[in-house]
Amino acid sequence: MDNSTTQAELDHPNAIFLVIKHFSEKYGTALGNKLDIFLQFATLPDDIFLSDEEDIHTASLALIRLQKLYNLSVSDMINGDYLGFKGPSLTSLDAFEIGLHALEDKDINKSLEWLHASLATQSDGTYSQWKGEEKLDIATVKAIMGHTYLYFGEVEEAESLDNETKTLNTNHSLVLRVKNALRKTETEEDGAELEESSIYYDNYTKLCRLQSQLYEEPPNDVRLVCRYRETLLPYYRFQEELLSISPFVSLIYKFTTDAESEFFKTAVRNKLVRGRTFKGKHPGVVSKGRTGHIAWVDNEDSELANQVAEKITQVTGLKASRIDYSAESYQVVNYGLAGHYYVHMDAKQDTFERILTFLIYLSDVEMGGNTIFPNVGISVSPQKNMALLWYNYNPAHELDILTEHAGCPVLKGQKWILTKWILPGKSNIFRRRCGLKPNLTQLDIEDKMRRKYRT
Ligand SMILES: O=C(O)CCC(=O)C(=O)O
Ligand SMILES: [Fe+2]
Repeated sequence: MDNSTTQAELDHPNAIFLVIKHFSEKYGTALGNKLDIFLQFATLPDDIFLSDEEDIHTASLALIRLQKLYNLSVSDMINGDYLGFKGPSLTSLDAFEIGLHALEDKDINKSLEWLHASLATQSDGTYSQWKGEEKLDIATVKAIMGHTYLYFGEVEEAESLDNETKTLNTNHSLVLRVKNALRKTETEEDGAELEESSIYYDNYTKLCRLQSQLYEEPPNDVRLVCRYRETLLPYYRFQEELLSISPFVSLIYKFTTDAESEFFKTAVRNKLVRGRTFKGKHPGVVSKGRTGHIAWVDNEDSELANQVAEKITQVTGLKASRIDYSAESYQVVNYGLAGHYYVHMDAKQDTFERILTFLIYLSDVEMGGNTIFPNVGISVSPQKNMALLWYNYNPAHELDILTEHAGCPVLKGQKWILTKWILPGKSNIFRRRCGLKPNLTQLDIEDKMRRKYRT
């Protein structure tokens, strides 16, 4: 890749895949700081961040995630056409490699699609050298496909490939690798992606594909309006879009300034590590269901960080500091190639912890990357400096399972978010009114509190 490559091209999923592939071939999967050195020479936009932990396996699976979610055809992807977002094309060897990684991930359908496409796009009957190992040829690719069909119980398909090649028993190292991968049993994983056959998957993909639309259907509740949200200070107010009454979900436009948003991205540049999901007492695991890179920032780290926490307090009436346990530190997340966070809840059933999620978008995302609430039919397209907030519990302190949400895979551009989780702490529990009547919503409580501010 030379310096004349345009920024748009470097932003493209294929370009990112090719950079990662290039570096994992040269330096193995532990890239160390080699990628950083490369990036100093390449004219990458400031916002693009490639992690040194990203490897060819995750990059291959990332492309497949985009393929499934946005319903892309393999041939369009090979030609570098992602819903009209054009970039570098892939070779038949790249397609083979993606198919191989899909196979190791037990994604048999997608694997066969890529392996077939690989065969269809190679022209002269030979593949180039396979990473210094044995030579890769058409017969080996067909043998791999044959074993895959056999695993799948498609004996006829396997036999027809074998009749063509008589190579099903080849000892090529890649065939052995595939046989091994197919033999391995699945390990259970927290936050794993849903089965594509699941009834929830359709709803998920539909919401993720919505571009810059807030609702699946126009709201029929007259309370869902755009309004001014008053704060603890007189005349200090924000434009707020109410997206759902119960659970309470709303958007606040222009919540942060550019300087505030940029501060958080710069502050974490050398601190980002691969996000993990936690299950019970087990240590965090790197999960396919969550692929962002995260870092933490404290209010005390900078005047700007403190200022934003103050604003959160102004808007919510709740304290937002780690010192008095009224909030967690800020979490900054950068989603890389096809980065996403699969459907989950921020709070738990048996404890009363993250009362409110206050999420701030630190970047626009050109395509994909929506935050969606599958149970409520909300899909929010990220907009720099905009905040999205919701209460995870109802006023009776019961976990609201309708707050399940997800961050959709990013198709174009970089997605940065900043999250402040508000906790009961020592004082928030008393700041927030309970409301004496049953069936009150968080909106009712908010309105009660706001009336109090005015008096
Ligand atoms: O990235 C998003 O849009 C959602 C992130 C999220 O749900 C989380 O970090 O808990
Ligand atoms: Fe979340």
